[in-house]
Amino acid sequence: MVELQTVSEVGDGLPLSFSSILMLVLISICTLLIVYEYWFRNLRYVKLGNKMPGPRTIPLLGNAYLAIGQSPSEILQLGMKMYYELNAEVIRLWLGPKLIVGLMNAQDIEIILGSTAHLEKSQEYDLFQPWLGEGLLISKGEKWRTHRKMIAPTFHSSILKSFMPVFNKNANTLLESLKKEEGKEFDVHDYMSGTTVDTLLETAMGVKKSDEDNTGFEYAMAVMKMCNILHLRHYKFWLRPDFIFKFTSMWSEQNYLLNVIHSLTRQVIKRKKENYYSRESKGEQSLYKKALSTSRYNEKEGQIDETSFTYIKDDLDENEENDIGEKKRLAFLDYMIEVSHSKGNTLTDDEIKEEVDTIMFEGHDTTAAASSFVLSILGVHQDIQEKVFEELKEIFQDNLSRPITFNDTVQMKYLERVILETLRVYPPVPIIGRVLKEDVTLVTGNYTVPAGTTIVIGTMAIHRNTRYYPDAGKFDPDNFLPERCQNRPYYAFIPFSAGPRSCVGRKYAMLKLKVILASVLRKYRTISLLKEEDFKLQADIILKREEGFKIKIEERRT
Ligand code: HEM
Repeated sequence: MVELQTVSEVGDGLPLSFSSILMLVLISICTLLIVYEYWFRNLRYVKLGNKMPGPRTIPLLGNAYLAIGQSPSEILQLGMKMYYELNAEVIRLWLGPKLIVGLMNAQDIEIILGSTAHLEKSQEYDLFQPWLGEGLLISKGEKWRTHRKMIAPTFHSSILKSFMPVFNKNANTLLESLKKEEGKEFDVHDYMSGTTVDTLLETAMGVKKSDEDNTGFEYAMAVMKMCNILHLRHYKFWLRPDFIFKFTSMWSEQNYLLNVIHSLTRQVIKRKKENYYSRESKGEQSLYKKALSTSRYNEKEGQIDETSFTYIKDDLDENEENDIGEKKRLAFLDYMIEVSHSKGNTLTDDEIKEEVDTIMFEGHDTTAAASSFVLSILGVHQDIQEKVFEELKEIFQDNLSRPITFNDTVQMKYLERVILETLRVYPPVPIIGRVLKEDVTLVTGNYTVPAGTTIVIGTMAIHRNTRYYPDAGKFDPDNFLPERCQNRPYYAFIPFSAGPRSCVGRKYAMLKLKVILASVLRKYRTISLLKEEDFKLQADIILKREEGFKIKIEERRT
């Protein structure tokens, strides 16, 4: 009779049972794992990484097990808990064999963000590729450098000032649509998103929107859902490889959302190009040449003091590339299209689309979150909201509904401090990632972080570091009084990142935030039914409140 269990014979001809083979395989695997673990732990990269404090690791997975079964808000809580428990300004994590180092000290952050040697984004940004292509946020090397030089000046103060009428118009449209929510509890983020997209379209993109057009809201919702998918893939790391992701339902959802998003950007570029060709066929002077001969800003109140535009020390002003003098005064998309048609230029249609997608994303979701956080937090701190209102009354006197001028925004000093404090406690971009191309020695612990490491800069963690903000948990706009700012390292406040790869749109964002918030707050009082400690934060690509930005609004009777 044939013995079923016998599948092989070795050496002296002794038969091996199936269980023996299984045992042999298991022993071989264990031996291999032990050898691998021994080899891995003795790599220079790993030895250097393990010198830094961090949570307990397990073989193969490292700390990746911490993410299993966690929701986005739990991930954020876990990260902050780890930060407080380890009480360290440098924390290392192992995602399998991948070393991730989190920095919470301003001097260490300056070493990374302040240098031109560490400009490359971490691998996590690659997931944006199907959406943003190689736009400014994720591009590398020479492409990033030339595009940054081209794009940064299109957000110069002189151009931003010309956007004031559009900011005002869209703020009024927002007030109109908020009327139906008076007295009810509602999610203000929906409104902020739609308005922000529409404003971007009419300013940076320079396209007119018809009244019945609902593209802003539809686009904003698609972006929000796309961010949820990308974020899920960030921390559910097993979904990162495309060959696995393609087998999930999220793959078809992503394709649908990308179609909504890209349809809008394609439509915007098409309309701009038609405009360009129509001007050309009529023999009109190019916008670029026109801009050289005229000043775009023509506010009644006369000369503007350029220096008053700087709300805080700002490295955009220090970058030579932004110092465009009186030249090149064109808004973003006008300039990109003019450049693509000028002689010797190699800006392709695809490249324009990537940059439009990037500006539309970076420019809307961040600003919508920031304004929603301000309105929520002021709903909690009524005393601070009253001070904002007092300042607005002083500026607008007996006409609280007149259009806001650029000079008015310069006088909104207290509102500005409220916005900055909100960006400190609730930074819309909670994490910035870079990959090291060379070893770096940190100030903290004199640790050497090896090349290849992913650096994670937790803006929220540095903004809540008691070394820089002694009462870090307290919402206090006076943290941004000039004397307090002077006593703090520049890199301790980085909502817009900092250094050569910082946000190109920060001045746009601050100006737009002031106009939109002043418009809402001079008309309405906002009320939050939740206390600040009950806000559940959700670590997304952009920081959000898990329960939505729920507030009530009441019209002010003055
Ligand atoms: C409150 C509003 C905003 C916040 C908090 C913010 C924050 C940031 C941060 C932290 C970065 C660096 C991201 C990283 O390295 O991962 C960044 C980059 C960028 N932001 Fe903003 N941003 C805001 C508004 C805007 C606006 C309004 C625009 C354009 C209209 C814009 C355009 C960009 C672009 C193009 C980049 C990539 C720059 C580069 O890599 O060279 N942002 N932003």
